[in-house]
Amino acid sequence: MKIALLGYGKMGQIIERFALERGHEVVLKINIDNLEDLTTSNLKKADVAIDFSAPDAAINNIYACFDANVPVVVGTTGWYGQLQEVKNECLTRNNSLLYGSNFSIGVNIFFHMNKVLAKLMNGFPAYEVQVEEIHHTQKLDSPSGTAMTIAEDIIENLDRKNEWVNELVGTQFDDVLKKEQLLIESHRIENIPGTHTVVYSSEVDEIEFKHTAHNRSGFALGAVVAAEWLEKKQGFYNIADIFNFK
Ligand SMILES: NC(=O)C1=CN([C@@H]2O[C@H](COP(=O)(O)OP(=O)(O)OC[C@H]3O[C@@H](n4cnc5c(N)ncnc54)[C@H](OP(=O)(O)O)[C@@H]3O)[C@@H](O)[C@H]2O)C=CC1
Ligand SMILES: O=C(O)C1=N[C@H](C(=O)O)C[C@H](O)C1
Repeated sequence: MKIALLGYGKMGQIIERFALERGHEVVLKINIDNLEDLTTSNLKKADVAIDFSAPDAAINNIYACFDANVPVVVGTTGWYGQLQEVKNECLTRNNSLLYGSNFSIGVNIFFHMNKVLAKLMNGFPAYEVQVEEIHHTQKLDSPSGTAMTIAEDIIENLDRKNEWVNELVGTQFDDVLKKEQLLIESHRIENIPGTHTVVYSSEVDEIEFKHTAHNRSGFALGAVVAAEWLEKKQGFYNIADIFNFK
């Protein structure tokens, strides 16, 4: 498979390593300093594109792939406010896109179990729930895309919560939480690849459900596997469509 890498930073470089190991070829690498190479004719040389760029770059990169009719896997987070618009465009134009806030197997197992746990906790109203995420200090978006997925899955399954709010620890936070609001607490600490915890806490005890990424390899391998899965498909997909846990 010929791959275009849109974004060649921390993730793009590890994705390249896994892609080569799995017998693929990287035919295009786009970064901030060669954006002029992001042309339809260059993209058409690829069977699939993988975008791990920046929140304010993802939409433009996605539409460039649609123009070239190249399937695109999007790992970049921080653009989900425009998800519906991108989905409509993808389906209207018969393009292919797969996105995911987290491509690691471990986190996708975590996503599934988080929904099961949230449903169970409907029967235990004494527990308050909170989501915490910790990432490296270069991270541009807050909360993390993964924390947003976790929070939205809790809201869908736990009747006593109906919206999330985010506190980036170390910045001003004056909100008084309403009982139906779910707090996502974001921490930025040097060199942390990504840690997510759901905490259910009562007066008498606490349940912690936690995923810790030891490095970025799980995200990168997952992105290459997602590209292999998407290559010959048409439509708008989420990483959950690959795992399809019941
Ligand atoms: N879904 C998942 O599993 C995961 C998602 N991510 C997400 O992936 C994204 C990238 O993460 P990461 O690699 O750590 O970030 P980096 O900052 O290390 O890399 C991003 C790269 O994209 C480049 N870039 C900036 N603008 C553009 C553009 N318009 N077109 C192409 N490239 C561009 C940057 O260039 P320059 O350095 O010159 O600014 C940089 O090299 C983030 O949104 C992050 O949240 C990360 C890990 C896992
Ligand atoms: O920016 C990162 O590094 C990561 N971003 C993703 C997110 O926002 O959830 C996934 C992972 O946690 C690493």
